[in-house]
Amino acid sequence: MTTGREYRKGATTLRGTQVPGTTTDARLLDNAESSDWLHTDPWRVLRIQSEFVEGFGALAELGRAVSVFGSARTPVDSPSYALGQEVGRLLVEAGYAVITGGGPGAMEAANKGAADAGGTSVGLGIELPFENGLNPYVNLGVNFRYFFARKTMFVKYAEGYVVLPGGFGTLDELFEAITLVQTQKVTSFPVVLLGQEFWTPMIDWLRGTLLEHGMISEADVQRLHVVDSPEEAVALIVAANEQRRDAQRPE
Ligand SMILES: C/C(=C\CNc1ncnc2c1ncn2[C@@H]1O[C@H](COP(=O)(O)O)[C@@H](O)[C@H]1O)CO
Repeated sequence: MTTGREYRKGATTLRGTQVPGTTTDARLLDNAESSDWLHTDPWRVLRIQSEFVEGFGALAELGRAVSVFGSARTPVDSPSYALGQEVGRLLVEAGYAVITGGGPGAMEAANKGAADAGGTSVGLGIELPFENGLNPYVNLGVNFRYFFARKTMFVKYAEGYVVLPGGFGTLDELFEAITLVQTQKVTSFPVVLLGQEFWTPMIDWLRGTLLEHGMISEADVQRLHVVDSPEEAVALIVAANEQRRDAQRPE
C-alpha cells in the first residue's frame, strides 16, 4: 500500500514517490523550463482536439454526403478511374456531396466526377511522408495530421460508403465502417462495393473462412452490397437512405 501525501493532477492521483516536487502552475510560470513539453502527448492532445474542431467546423453545413474510397494508385486511364468519376457525378446528381481522402487515383476520380457535375467535392487530406497534396478537383478541402480524426469525418458526415477497388488504406476504411455498423455505432449505413470481379473473392473469403469459423454472422456479410455499375451503387444508397428517412418519419 502506498501511504503519505496524495497529489491530484487533473484526473490523475499521485501518491508516494510519484508526487512531484513542484505544482503544474509553478512549472507553467517558470520560463526557465525547457520547451520539450511541446513534443509531449498532453500537448499533442490539443493538436488532435484542434483537428476535430476544424473538421467539424468545415463540414457542419455540408448537407447530405457520401464517402467514396479507393486506391491512391488507380491510373487515370483505368476502368476503376472511370467508375470513380461516374459514381462522383451520379452522387451529385442524386443530391449528395462527395467526400474522399483528397488524394490521387480513385479519390481524384470521384472528386473529378463530383466537381465537373457542379457539386460539392470534399477532400479530407492526410499528412503522409510521400504527400502529394489535395487533388485539383477538391473544392472543399480539410487537411489532417491524424488518421483517426480524419476517419471520424468520413463517417460522421456521410450517409453511406461507396468503395472502389483499393489496397490496405481502402480495406482499413471499409472494415472500420462495417465494424461500426456491426456494433451499431452507426445505423442504416449502406456500404456498397463497386466492382464485382475485384470484391467477390473477398466476400467468398468472408463467407468461407470468417463465417465458417463463427467469427461473423451471415447478416454481417449481407451488409456489404457488391455491385458492378455506378448506377446500381447510387440507386442502392438512395434507396437505403429513403428507407431510413421513412422509418424515422413520425406516424
Ligand atoms: C500512394 C500515393 C499517395 C497517397 N496519398 C493519399 N492521399 C490521401 N489519402 C490516402 C492516400 N493514400 C491512402 N489514402 C487513404 O487510404 C485509401 C487508399 O489507400 P490504398 O492503400 O491506396 O487503397 C484512400 O481512400 C484514402 O483515404 C501515391 O501514389
